[in-house]
Amino acid sequence: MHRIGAADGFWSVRVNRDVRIVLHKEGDRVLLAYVAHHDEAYAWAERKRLIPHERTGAMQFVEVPVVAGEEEQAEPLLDDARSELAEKEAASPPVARNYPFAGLTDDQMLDVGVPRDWLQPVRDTEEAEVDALFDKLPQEAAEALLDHATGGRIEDHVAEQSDGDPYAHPDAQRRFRTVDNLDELKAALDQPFEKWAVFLHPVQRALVARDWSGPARVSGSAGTGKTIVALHRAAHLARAKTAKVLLTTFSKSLADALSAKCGILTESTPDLRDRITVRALDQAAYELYTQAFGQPNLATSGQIRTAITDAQKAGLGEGLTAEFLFEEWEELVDAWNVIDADHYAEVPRVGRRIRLGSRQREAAWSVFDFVRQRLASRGVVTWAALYARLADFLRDGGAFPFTHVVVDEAQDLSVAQVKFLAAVGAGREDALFLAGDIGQRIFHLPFSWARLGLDIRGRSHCLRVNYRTTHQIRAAADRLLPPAITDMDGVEEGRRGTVSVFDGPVPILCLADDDADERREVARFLSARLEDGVQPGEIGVLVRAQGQLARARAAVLAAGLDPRAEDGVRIVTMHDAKGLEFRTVVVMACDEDVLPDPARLGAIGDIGEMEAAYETERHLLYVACTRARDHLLVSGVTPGSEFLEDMELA
Ligand SMILES: Nc1ncnc2c1ncn2[C@@H]1O[C@H](COP(=O)(O)OP(=O)(O)OP(=O)(O)O)[C@@H](O)[C@H]1O
Repeated sequence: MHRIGAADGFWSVRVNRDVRIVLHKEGDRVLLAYVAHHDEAYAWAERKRLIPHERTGAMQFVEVPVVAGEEEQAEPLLDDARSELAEKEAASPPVARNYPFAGLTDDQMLDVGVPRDWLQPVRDTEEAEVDALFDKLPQEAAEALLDHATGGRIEDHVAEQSDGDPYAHPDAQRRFRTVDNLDELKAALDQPFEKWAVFLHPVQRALVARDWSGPARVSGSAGTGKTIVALHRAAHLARAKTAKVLLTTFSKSLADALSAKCGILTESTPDLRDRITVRALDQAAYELYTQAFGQPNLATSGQIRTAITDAQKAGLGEGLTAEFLFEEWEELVDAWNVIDADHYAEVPRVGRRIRLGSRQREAAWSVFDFVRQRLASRGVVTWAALYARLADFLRDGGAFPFTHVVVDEAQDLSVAQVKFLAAVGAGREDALFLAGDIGQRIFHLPFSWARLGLDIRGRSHCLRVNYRTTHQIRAAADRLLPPAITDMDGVEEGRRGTVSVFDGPVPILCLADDDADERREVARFLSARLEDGVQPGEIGVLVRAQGQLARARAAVLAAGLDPRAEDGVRIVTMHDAKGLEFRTVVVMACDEDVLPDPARLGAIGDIGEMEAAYETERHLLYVACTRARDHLLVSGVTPGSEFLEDMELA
């Protein structure tokens, strides 16, 4: 161990010829502060101090700012050169400079954790230098300043002030973990890297640990850590010995991914893991139904379509298309469990703005009645009917095997699922916690949760720090959506003010002359990323639908990779990309006649519904682009999807 020159309290520990660990020692407290190659480790420590912030009380590494003139001393300019430069500067026309923080007071900055030494350097920072500034400041201060610079309110970021243990402050907990004894240290070192990789943001931590007075929802745009919060929430709830937590989401593949992450999070606490059940919601409901009523015989959509055509053949539903009737059944009649003609006349037609006249309604209802009778005579139930029966069962006091339910990707829950969850949460304050982003709703038309009895109003919180995606990719993807989206219950999810924690290259748009040209361009892009050191398994190529998968495979092949390799490039549809993340993403085949999907829009005869479908297609592109961490290429054949223009890509 060597004391590091002028740096107060820092020591260097030699690992091998090249690598050094930087420790900070103070009394009997030892802090493992940094690991790097020799010179970099020394340079890091020489400019750092470890001190609690004077106002917030959070322990911080504070970089010593470069004082004016210091840089010049390092590379002194000759007097002649200096005066020449001064002359040139005087001759050139003045450039309007923008100092985004010039108007901030000391108090405003101290409140959000800006170290005192940095108050003036922050004010003196020009807009173009802002990114470099953030690398030097503690994260809480950088986030607050960035929000201010992009139109947000710095007051929204005022940090907790505490004079207790500076390492216990929520902002300090983003970067430090206190270990009290050797056993704990050993246990921590045995943890996989992924577990170390997540230190919760204070806002995330507060959401995880809070006692709620009813169903609660955490929202936030893609990559803001909603899944992480859901996972930690499940683990937090499972600490109680009597808890039985259902951690769930809408699809089997997402549930499998959650299960793997939950395994990592609870690896050292197997008793917590035992108290958490991870299941797709359909599967959990199926099991519950089987227990309560015996195994259900589920109707397929083929059976429904056949019943509709048979009804039409029997002369019912005059003037209405089979496609309209099927969608009406799926989105409305079955979803809302409409059982008679009166109920049908009253049910809210959100997203389906075709106003049916009374004769048309009667004609439609005769078909649905036919379908219902057919299903009943065959002893089959639809998913919606299964959920509805379970909801009634719970409302009537039926036993539910879980004390808490945590739902991820809640924006894609169906009407029937929400109704069921409302019954789960009814009368039990802390039973339901949901995570989701309505900007990523891709499977259903919007509807009101409150109307179904699931009321999260006043208990909805939005995360605003993006950990997945670079500023550049996030900003481009955000342009696809409005700055705020309000759900059907009037709860607004603001997307403005979200900040990314790192930078990267601007995303690229490639509009090719034809398929072959696109393939070549995508292959070239992929080859360049591979040369940069990106592994094939870190790349995702995403397309709108099954029909474009072949184009994606061909491009991957052209880049010299095996499109079918198990641990190779993932080639999936945008729908299947939900919940995934990759270092490099290519969103391919964004052609004019692919996105929005003309087959989907063609089946719609009504303006209102068309708008909702357009919105969903937009969401798909947003979901696809926000799977990228570092690099994004969006490609298609010219003129390209109409949505691409909104992204304003180069
Ligand atoms: N506090 C944090 N510190 C560091 N990394 C974090 C933190 N919270 C989340 N992450 C990381 O950010 C990435 C995105 O997190 P997560 O998948 O939970 O976001 P999400 O909001 O659910 O995204 P999406 O809406 O796209 O599904 C993950 O790699 C996760 O590990």
